Amino acid sequence: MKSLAAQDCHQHIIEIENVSFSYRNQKVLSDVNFIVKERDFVGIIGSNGAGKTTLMKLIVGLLPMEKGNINLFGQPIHSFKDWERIGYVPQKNNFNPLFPATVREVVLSGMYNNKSLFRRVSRSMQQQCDDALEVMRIQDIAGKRVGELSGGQQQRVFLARALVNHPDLLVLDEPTVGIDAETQASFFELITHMHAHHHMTFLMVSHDLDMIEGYLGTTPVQKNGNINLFVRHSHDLQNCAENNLEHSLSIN
Ligand SMILES: Nc1ncnc2c1ncn2[C@@H]1O[C@H](COP(=O)(O)OP(=O)(O)OP(=O)(O)O)[C@@H](O)[C@H]1O
Repeated sequence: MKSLAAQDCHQHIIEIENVSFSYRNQKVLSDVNFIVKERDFVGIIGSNGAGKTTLMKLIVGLLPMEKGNINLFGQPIHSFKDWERIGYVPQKNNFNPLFPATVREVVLSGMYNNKSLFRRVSRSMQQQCDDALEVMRIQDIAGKRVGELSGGQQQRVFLARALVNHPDLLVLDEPTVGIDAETQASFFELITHMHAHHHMTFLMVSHDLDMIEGYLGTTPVQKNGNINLFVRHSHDLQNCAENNLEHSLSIN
């Protein structure tokens, strides 16, 4: 049986300590601090140019650390290797309508890493891809070119790509920008449903204060410069004792 420490439902998934970042001479982030715990849903709201995307890019390793520390799943980011544990949906992916990749190819590309890049796509990878397509209800358009899809369908494709490795942490950067209100609402419903029913942690930048406040409450738990953090804690869904019991039942 796993030790209780390993089953603690309040494990720190992301630790941001005194993180600062500048582009050339422009300081964008200044001493940002916060912690995201296992199964938390953290919403980030901030004014344009506050540095939200920059912060997400630092967390997913797309920008080099300049000052401060980021730990992911308890490991310093510079030595972190388990990137498949993190799914990332970047801010609005604008596809040229002639972009040749199909939905299936884009979703499968979420599984490529240094090891698998030059290997054939295995049957289990195909199965994982099929599962992600099904979860996002886009199996019917698997053969279509992504450039031909609507904004809402494209966002589903990118979410499927982020989910294909069954990540423990999903980082979403304004996933609903540029799509209509109805699709935005159903997308948000899907995300919150996943939060309630799957063992995943969410970090989401959004411009939609109503949706964030509706799920995460009206009071930001923390302010870092112009970046406001709203949180629904894991223990609102499940306490540690229940979680440990569930784990011990499932891994015995
Ligand atoms: N690659 C870059 N090179 C130089 N400056 C950049 C770069 N990316 C972003 N910036 C600048 O850094 C600041 C923060 O940008 P960032 O995209 O992180 O903000 P944001 O909070 O996500 O904004 P928005 O809500 O408009 O998406 C902005 O002033 C932006 O112009």
